Amino acid sequence: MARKGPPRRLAQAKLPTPFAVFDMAVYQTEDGKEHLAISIGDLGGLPPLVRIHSECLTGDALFSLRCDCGFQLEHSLQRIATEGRGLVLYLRQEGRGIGLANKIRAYALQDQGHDTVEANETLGFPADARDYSLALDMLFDLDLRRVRLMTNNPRKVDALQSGGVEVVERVPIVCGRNPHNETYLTTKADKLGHILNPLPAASRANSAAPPDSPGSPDSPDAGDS
Ligand SMILES: Nc1nc2c(ncn2[C@@H]2O[C@H](COP(=O)(O)OP(=O)(O)OP(=O)(O)O)[C@@H](O)[C@H]2O)c(=O)[nH]1
Ligand SMILES: [Zn+2]
Repeated sequence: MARKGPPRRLAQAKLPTPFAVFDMAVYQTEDGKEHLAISIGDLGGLPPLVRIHSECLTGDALFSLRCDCGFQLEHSLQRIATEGRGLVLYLRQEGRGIGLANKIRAYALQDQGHDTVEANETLGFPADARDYSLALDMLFDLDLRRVRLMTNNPRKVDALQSGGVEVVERVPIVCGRNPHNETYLTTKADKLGHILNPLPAASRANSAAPPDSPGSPDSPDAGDS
């Protein structure tokens, strides 16, 4: 992705939601894209809950059941509201970084039988074209160096840890499974390494995480569904 320089914080205001009143701040990158930091409470002190959410117009705004994005976004805001403290970074990396039109092209290929990874590759893209350096820049801007990351994706954990933000806990966010996204979720687990079936804490120590995942920051509590 062509992104130079750190993002600039442009504007901030309150964001009232059904769950709580959040603070939102807009960051702009040099490519002109606008990203959001949505937070509540004082983020200093103990590591807060953080969700790094990649834009999914169809799931986040249009109730699509093809994926789990909208459910995860709602769950994150709800859980952060319940804790009274935390942050959602809403990154404009639509379609795992390939953009909306290409994601819809990938959906069309999936309707013909390709899985989500094959569809990206058939279009000439990597399976996942996202770049988390932007998330790191935003976390640094917010003075956050230690977080409890809400994700099922070990690559996100790796990206933060190798960029200098410690993930003290990976909090599973397993929700929204339905007949329309069953195959998609299975592919994410099989080919992209997502951890979608948290085991009971006692038996999880050496299992669910794929070989390249850090494993240790897993949350002791299982994800909900
Ligand atoms: N290219 C492509 N992008 C997709 C597809 N389905 C969802 N997305 C995008 O995938 C991104 C979300 O990524 P996911 O793999 O669902 O989840 P994640 O962010 O890696 O991991 P979690 O933190 O566990 O949610 C969003 O940008 C969606 O627009 C698809 O079939 N093809
Ligand atoms: Zn989605």
